[in-house]
Amino acid sequence: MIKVENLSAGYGKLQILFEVNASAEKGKITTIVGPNGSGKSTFLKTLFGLTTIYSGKIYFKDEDITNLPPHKKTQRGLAYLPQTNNVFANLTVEENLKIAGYLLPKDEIKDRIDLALSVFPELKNILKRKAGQLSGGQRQFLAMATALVRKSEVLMLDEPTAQLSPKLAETIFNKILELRDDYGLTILLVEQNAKRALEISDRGYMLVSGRVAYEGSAKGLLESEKFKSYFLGLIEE
Ligand SMILES: Nc1ncnc2c1ncn2[C@@H]1O[C@H](COP(=O)(O)OP(=O)(O)OP(=O)(O)O)[C@@H](O)[C@H]1O
Repeated sequence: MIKVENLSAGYGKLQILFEVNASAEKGKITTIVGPNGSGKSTFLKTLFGLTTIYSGKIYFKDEDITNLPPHKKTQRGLAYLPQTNNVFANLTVEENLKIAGYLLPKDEIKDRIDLALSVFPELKNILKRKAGQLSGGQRQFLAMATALVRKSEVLMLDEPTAQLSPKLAETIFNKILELRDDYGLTILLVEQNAKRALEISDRGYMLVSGRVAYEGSAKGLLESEKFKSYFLGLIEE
């Protein structure tokens, strides 16, 4: 679904990613773990077109999308959900959902919103509330719901459980599983909560200093010496 070849990218002249090769299969959860500052968020931003790409290619469904701007990637079905600013704070929950559907035929928007609300029933009672007033968990639900309304095929989630209680984090992980299993979404996940994220994932990558240090099944990564060292804080950037 997404394939990255020899990707080198960064911010202006500051190179962060070095010759990264990676892929995300359709309908699977691919998780990227690694120490702070290793380039995980930069990787997602690069896929979405928010960094400087020096060399390498990004393919989506076998098409070269390396140089497409973010709005074109959105139109093609990629959704990037950053940790913050992932919804329009000044608009209500309902308005956020409607705007997400603006490219769809009118009669389809309502169906998509109904579907999104069936996956995120937590939003039903707060449709008139401004998104800026939502709790962290509610905002995350809304961001994921807008991707569902938009019919995104790929969800790139940057630390969706950051600053949430363990119970809410678990709810988010279950929603991610539901989006994969019931809606066939392809998920790319960056998580601090590495162990739990890999437990629900199909494939895993470890980035260290902007390079792929491990690639394999999520289970394989969980059981690897590299992961154990990382988990114990032995691998630093
Ligand atoms: N907008 C930016 N401009 C310049 N440098 C940046 C920018 N954003 C991030 N960086 C730098 O890029 C490097 C990688 O950051 P990134 O956020 O991708 O790492 P990460 O693995 O996601 O880390 P964390 O787990 O702490 O979120 C860091 O050294 C960071 O300071």
